[in-house]
Amino acid sequence: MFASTSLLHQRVQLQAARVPAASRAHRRMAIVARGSGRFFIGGNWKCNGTIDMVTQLVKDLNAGSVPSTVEIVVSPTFVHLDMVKRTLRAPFQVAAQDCWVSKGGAFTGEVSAEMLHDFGIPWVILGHSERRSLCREDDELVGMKCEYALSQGLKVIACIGETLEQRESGHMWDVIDAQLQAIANHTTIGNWTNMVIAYEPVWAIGTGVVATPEQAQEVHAHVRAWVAKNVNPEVADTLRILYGGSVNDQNCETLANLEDVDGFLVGGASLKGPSFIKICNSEHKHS
Ligand SMILES: O=C[C@H](O)COP(=O)(O)O
Repeated sequence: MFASTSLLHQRVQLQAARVPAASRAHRRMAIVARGSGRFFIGGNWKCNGTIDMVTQLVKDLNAGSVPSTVEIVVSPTFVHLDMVKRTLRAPFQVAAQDCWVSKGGAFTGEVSAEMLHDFGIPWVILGHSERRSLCREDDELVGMKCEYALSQGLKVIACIGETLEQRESGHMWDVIDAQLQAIANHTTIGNWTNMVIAYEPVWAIGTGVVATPEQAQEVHAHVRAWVAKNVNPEVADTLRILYGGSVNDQNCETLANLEDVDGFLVGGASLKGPSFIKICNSEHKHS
């Protein structure tokens, strides 16, 4: 089900109007020209999985048919990461769900970016709202993590998003802008091609309440306009902005068709092979 429609935020419209946006088709051609998939699907398995369950999930994914134009990255727990990397076929890639903020050393329980790189793990999710809220990761720490992971050759899925309280109290844009600013402060212009931004409204994560197409498009357009204004217009044109929050095989096609939605970060539905494969095919139907 979709959440109730909100009014479009005037500031977003004004900002978006000021920045000449490339059309979706043009943007996607530019993304493909630089060698990336034009649409991006992430599967965040969170703290789930037994050996048997992960083995079956990998089997289901390997049996699925996915378009070559879509970049697909699944993110198992650290203990399952190497097993999944070794058994999952191309084009599926893998991501870690987090990493340490600097070079490894005396940091009990942590896994460093250089270790992930050494294991051939190409991607890492950083700043997920569960880490922000449960592990008290603030904007600055997330920015620093992005900087270090990128410096070690990892590609980053950087997560942003507001809570329901922040949205309803009118602080949503300040929250999102601060999250983006912290990431931008720690990222060189050249490194933005190694990063995707995942917009995940906290109130939509794991709740079954997905953002309406209007809500998702509104924030995605805002993020692109913010990056165009505060980072670089070319970076904004080819930045892949993912939506996350209760995406499933029923609502994915509507969301995939939105102008500024360049993919998804999927939680619960990524644990079901056939559903996830359907989501991987959601954009293809519109091309
Ligand atoms: O990283 C994924 C998001 O937290 C979304 O999770 P969900 O699809 O279970 O709502």
